[in-house]
Amino acid sequence: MKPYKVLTINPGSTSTKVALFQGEECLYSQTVSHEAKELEQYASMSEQLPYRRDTVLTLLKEAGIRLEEVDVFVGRGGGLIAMEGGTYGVTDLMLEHARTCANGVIHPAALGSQLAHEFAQAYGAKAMVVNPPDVDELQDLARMTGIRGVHRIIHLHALNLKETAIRHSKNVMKKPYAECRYVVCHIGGGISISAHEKGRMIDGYDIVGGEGPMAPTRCGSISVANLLEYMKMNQAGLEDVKKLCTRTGGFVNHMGISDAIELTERAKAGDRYAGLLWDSMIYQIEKCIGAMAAVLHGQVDGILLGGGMVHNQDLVKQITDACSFIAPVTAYPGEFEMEAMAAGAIRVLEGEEELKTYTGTPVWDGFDWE
Ligand SMILES: Nc1ncnc2c1ncn2[C@@H]1O[C@H](COP(=O)(O)OP(=O)(O)OP(=O)(O)O)[C@@H](O)[C@H]1O
Ligand SMILES: CCCC(=O)O
Repeated sequence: MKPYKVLTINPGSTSTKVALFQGEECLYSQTVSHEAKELEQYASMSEQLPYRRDTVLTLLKEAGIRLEEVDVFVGRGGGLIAMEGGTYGVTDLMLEHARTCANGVIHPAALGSQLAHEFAQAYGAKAMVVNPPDVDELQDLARMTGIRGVHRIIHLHALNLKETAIRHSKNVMKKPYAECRYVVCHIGGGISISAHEKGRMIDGYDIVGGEGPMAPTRCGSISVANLLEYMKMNQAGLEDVKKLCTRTGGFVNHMGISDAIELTERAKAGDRYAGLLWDSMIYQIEKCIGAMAAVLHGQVDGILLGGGMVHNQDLVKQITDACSFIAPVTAYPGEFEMEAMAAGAIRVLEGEEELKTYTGTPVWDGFDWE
């Protein structure tokens, strides 16, 4: 079978990652860092597009990569209306929604589909996105809240969570993902905890909306009473609260840093505040894992840990000590996001999975009695 060439593009807040794959083999991988000042000059996310495209293009040309040979350009999607997991073709509707961040979440991931499209147009190839953060496969039980007409929504690291689950199923369980039940966690700058059953992510936390454990840059779940009191005492408005949920909460709020390495060094040097903050974040992760295990009625094949902080042995040990009564804990430090994008496209090219079409209508739109 022809080993397809796939170029993957992952735009982040401070960097753009690019990688070229031939089949599963990574031929080239590079991260371009962007100075905050460089990005600040753009009034909207979409205005960054030419700058990001040209930076990547220059880099690829310098590396002698022949883009004419690429079969598919894959971008990390974002800004989209809630959709099922899978690999999607980039369409005009998807581009329109990505440009306007139609789901209301302003995140550079929304540039992924636009970059993939521009490259695909220029080099006569296909453009796709794989498992964007907008994937919503919640079971109905997970959607209800105690306020009529207010439904739970979800945003998490779907790309890495699903790839971790797919790889663990293939390499460890020797069964398809669709036959396994997992609690899968991404423990990085943001922390996503999710329950997977029969190949679907049936519950998890809205980490853009302030749910789940605290994280290096995110406040995580706090009570409504705590929040109202905080807003009153600090004269904080809606924008301040939104920032606490994604940028200024967690370690940043307590210590002014988001780096777990520095936090744990401070703790080791005897800073009890830093030590308790670290342990409390891990404690909150463990509680969320327990909740997701209950969602799966305790029938869990594995607890899978991915993300940058999983490089930390103490974090893995604490979670293993607390949660291995549920199921074996396996650590996958770092992330498989670039590999996940390539693998998603290749599954489609090789006919293992169907290419999905983005409809732009939410995958779920209220209960039928509403
Ligand atoms: N070797 C390491 N040991 C301990 N912590 C680490 C190590 N490497 C990275 N981290 C921590 O992981 C966190 C970043 O994780 P990661 O790289 O997954 O985040 P990100 O890609 O910036 O954001 P996100 O994961 O939310 O997309 C930082 O707090 C960093 O200090
Ligand atoms: C929701 C996953 C992307 C992010 O918020 O970091």
